[in-house]
Amino acid sequence: MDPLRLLSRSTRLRDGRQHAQYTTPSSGARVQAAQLTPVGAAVKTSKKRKRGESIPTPSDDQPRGLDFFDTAAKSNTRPAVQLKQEAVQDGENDGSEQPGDKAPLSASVMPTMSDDEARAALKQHKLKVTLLNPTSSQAKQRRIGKKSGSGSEKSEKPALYPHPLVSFRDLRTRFGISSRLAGNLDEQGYIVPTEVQMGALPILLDAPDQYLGHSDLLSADRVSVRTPNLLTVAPTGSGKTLAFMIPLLHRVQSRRHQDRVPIKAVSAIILAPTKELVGQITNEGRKLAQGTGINVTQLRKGMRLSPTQPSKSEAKDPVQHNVMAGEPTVVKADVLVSTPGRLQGILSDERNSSQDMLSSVQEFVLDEADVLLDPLFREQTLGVWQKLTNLRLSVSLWSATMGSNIEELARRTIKNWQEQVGARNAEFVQEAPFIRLVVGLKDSAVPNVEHKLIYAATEQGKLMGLRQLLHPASTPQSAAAPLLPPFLIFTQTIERAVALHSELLYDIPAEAGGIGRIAVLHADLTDTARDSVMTRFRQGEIWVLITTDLLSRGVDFRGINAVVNYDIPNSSAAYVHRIGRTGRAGRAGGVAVTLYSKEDIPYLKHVANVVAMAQKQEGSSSKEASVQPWLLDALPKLSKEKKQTLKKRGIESRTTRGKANGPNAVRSTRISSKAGFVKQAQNNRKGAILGSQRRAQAEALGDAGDDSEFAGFD
Ligand SMILES: Nc1ncnc2c1ncn2[C@@H]1O[C@H](COP(=O)(O)OP(=O)(O)OP(=O)(O)O)[C@@H](O)[C@H]1O
Repeated sequence: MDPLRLLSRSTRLRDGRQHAQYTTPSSGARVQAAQLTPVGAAVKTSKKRKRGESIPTPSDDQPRGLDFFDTAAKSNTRPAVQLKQEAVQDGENDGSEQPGDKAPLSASVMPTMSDDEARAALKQHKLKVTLLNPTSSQAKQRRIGKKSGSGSEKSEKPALYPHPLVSFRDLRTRFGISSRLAGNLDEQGYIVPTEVQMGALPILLDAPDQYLGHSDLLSADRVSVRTPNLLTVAPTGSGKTLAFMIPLLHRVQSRRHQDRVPIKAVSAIILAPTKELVGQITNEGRKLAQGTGINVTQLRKGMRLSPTQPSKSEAKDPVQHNVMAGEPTVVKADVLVSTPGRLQGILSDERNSSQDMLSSVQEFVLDEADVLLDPLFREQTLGVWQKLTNLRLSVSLWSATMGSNIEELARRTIKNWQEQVGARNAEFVQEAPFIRLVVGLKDSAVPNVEHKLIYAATEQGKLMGLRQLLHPASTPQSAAAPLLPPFLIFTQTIERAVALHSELLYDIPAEAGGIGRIAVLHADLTDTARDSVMTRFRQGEIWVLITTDLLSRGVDFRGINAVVNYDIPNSSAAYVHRIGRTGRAGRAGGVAVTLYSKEDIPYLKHVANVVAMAQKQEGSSSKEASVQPWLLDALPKLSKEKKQTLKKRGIESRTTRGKANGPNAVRSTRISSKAGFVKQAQNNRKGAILGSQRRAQAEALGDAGDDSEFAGFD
């Protein structure tokens, strides 16, 4: 098997080989993912199930690794979800029916689940659903229901129990998604929903009274036609993209059919923090939307939303604009995917006309929402949000980590938005439910990754440690046992990524592909160069990719075997996301190595805490654990201010500002394996050459007289 083929996101899951790779996090398989021998037959066969054969429950049918917590495997019991109905036959359809039409009952029988079973299923899969904006009467009812003394803010937020989705086939029967959309899902090889999909899809697709199900929550003011706003926190690689993409496409398609006129305006917007992630989401959307007529577009440089008015810069200098950039492309998109900066830039440029273009937007998705609402992107994200004026707008926020401050900011923004839009419109704007879905343990690392913290003492030691990881000659028993490519290496800054790249450039022997196997990706590269590196990495040409936090979020390379933190991440959330590039979709065998030097020790605790938590979740014995309790106790606790500075700037001595503070910092943070005296000799030689060039130049100009100004030593 060529493990590198798995890198391609477009690799189909259908042939079952990927499914065979999903092993349980609790299986204890501590081999590199690429070493796993695929076992078992394809999960999906083209054979139709016979009438009378029972529909498989998630535990029968589900590739094990998709259960990120795998409680079923641990307890060896059948899950509580027992579907009561008979087989659901594939509703073969010519695509003539409309989205929203349920599949005919003769062809498929809707599986049902009692409320108790739904609760048990949610519990089993560690899905916690909470209503974040209960009406005052609901909150009061909850308080009365609680014992006195427990009436804290938290307990006022009622838990909800939507009926989870146990098979993608139910999407047709239960929610009436179009046969084309269902067919595309099937074509991609998606059969069993992951936990986040199980929980989020019913919330976003069901009628609100279904998930606000129990009577104490169903009051007249809550029964709303509006889709809820949803905040989802689910592990990295757990399939959040599909969880927001399916309902989004379904609703866009339904609206198109209902209106019976082709909508030329944008219908939904997805924001993500990096160009790479935007490209990936667009790609996923397009694959799912194939044949539905829905246009999913990535917003690029030189595009504009409105066809009429010229932008400010064009109006100023139309001739130059046309010569330099040609006519800007007018976006014809139903679903627009963009970074907040790019969209906000266009919106402020086309101030008047863009307003109309966005008036039909009813879905606003923030992927990696905690970053999008972080000060770095906040202004741009909120700027876009404020431009959306459709009364039926529903917002969904997704990430593997979500601070309580971000949740609060989202809650306030939604409330303010509703008030503002309500004030502008004579029509009554009904407050939509704001629901939080948490999958598993909030803000924790995926449990199926092996974590290693390796002490390397100095910068030189780190480089040596990394070389040990690169070269198969090192002893497999050591902590720094070699890693199987492909893998990612994260550094704190672009400068350090570039330096590390040039240091390692010749480390891969020519017979193995040489310098072409190692590459660097950062924000200072051109868009074309970034695209090219991404493609080559996905195709398996590049084995080792050195990068900054640019790639730490959302990007899905399917076969990554390891992640190396050459520099310690700035926060525990950054650690969770970086190492989440491996162990995706429940894949076992991923390794996360963090190299730390003396300088990193004061900042290690946040990483050690996440690792300790992941190990606890996974149930490692203290002998196996890479973070021992004594280490946790010994590491210094970071003050709040230091935490904030670290989050903002990273370790100061590695930044340009830190280096300006003194030559010592420069020396101790330089990424180079050359000895000091070699570097000095090289510098002297460089200086001498430069000096002689200058002298020669001055002589040639004939102005090398004694009265020339002193220009300092070379
Ligand atoms: N139901 C499913 N069955 C099998 N594979 C799935 C399923 N859903 C998603 N995947 C696969 O899981 C991988 C991770 O999905 P995705 O990128 O959506 O994760 P994510 O939760 O957004 O991760 P991150 O938090 O890192 O952004 C993808 O390769 C995707 O194809």
